[in-house]
Amino acid sequence: MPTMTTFQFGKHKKSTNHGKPVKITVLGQSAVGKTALCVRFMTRRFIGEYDPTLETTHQFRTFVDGDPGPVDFEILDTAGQAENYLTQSQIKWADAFIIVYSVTDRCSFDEVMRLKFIINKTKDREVAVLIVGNKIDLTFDRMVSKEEGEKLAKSLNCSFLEISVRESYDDVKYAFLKVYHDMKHLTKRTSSPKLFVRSKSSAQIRGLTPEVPRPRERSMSVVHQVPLPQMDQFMSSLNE
Ligand SMILES: Nc1nc2c(ncn2[C@@H]2O[C@H](COP(=O)(O)OP(=O)(O)OP(=O)(O)O)[C@@H](O)[C@H]2O)c(=O)[nH]1
Repeated sequence: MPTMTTFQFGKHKKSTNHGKPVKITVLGQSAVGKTALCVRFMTRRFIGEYDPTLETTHQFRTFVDGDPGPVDFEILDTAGQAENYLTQSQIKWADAFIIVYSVTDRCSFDEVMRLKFIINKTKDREVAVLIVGNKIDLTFDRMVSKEEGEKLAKSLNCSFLEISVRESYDDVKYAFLKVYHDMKHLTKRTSSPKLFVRSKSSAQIRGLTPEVPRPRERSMSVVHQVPLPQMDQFMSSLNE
């Protein structure tokens, strides 16, 4: 049974997005930390154990530096278990996506590519997708390197971060703000043909959004504007 939670802080009655919340679907295999990520963003707390999620929508209002008022988010925490798996409506619903894998679980990393292809097939326009490699605090259990994560994200035309939901609230907040800014940037770009003329460097894009605090020791790539490779081309490039 889908559930809904609401966290609204502050005395501001109106949000910057005028009652049209930013809808983010969080995807990824079971136990990669999707619920931990959502709960950490909304409550700042890391809570160790959760029941496996069926599907939960969180409504959350927070301030984003640079925006005049608070921003309303709606975050869909999806079920990672195969039997409850992804429906097209969960993808159609969203404005932007976070795909989570665990750096300690190669299967969850392999799943990222499949999820991105489902997003591409379902959405009829380019959308902001952030790939998050979680659990970097588990240094000795790491199975997926940062370079592999970066390479995959670049090939799939996505932004990328490695984080530890357990260790850092700042990283978690940054992830949500990053996907929010990517989404705003894409919307601006698609409604302003001039911006297609030259793609911007990551430094320039960061310059456009200097408000997002950028914790140290983090890798990030911006949304790339190259066409998405076909699956077979992509697979062979990974083996190079
Ligand atoms: N060490 C470590 N453990 C984490 C981290 N993030 C989440 N976990 C743990 O990973 C386990 C799974 O976290 P969940 O948030 O329930 O994972 P999920 O992806 O929502 O799982 P489903 O609901 O089954 O789809 C829990 O035991 C968390 O405490 C992290 O950054 N570091």
